[in-house]
Amino acid sequence: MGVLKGAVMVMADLARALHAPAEMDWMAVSSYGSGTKSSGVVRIMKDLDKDITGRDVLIVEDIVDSGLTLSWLVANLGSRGPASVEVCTLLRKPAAAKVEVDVRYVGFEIENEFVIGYGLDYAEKYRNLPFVGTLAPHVYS
Ligand SMILES: O=P(O)(O)OC[C@H]1O[C@H](OP(=O)(O)OP(=O)(O)O)[C@H](O)[C@@H]1O
Ligand code: HPA
Repeated sequence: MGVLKGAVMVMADLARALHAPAEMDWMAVSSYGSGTKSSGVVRIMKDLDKDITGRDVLIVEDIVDSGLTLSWLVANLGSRGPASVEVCTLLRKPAAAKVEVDVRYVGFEIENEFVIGYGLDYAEKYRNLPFVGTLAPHVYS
């Protein structure tokens, strides 16, 4: 299951490398709006189309930052009666964690900086960059 929009690239890469039988579904949740800090309030913009009762669910995320989105999501999906819920993420910021969440598969652990590109946005910009980078600070002199 992918969490739009940031996870689109990760999901596409994963799908190409995955040879076990799997079904994919998409859920869009948002807690960042146009800023660089989680509001802490997670909104479902699009729910799953499929019933996950009795299914083994793998949540595919682009980034785990404060962990607030994921901890909410794991609880939300867990309440729907799946056989299991595991998480995989391309990026994780251990120093930014506000809540601890079990993440089974982590691509890269990164510094506590706001990153963009490869599906990740700042105010909906930069998702199309073919790499992950940091926002350059403005320098006033
Ligand atoms: O660990 P957290 O601090 O909760 O942050 C992680 C979440 O933030 C991003 O989503 P965002 O709300 O920016 O929505 P987006 O996918 O539309 O970019 C990202 O895709 C994760 O779902
Ligand atoms: O560092 C980040 N970049 C983009 N989106 C995000 N959502 C949580 N953390 C980030």
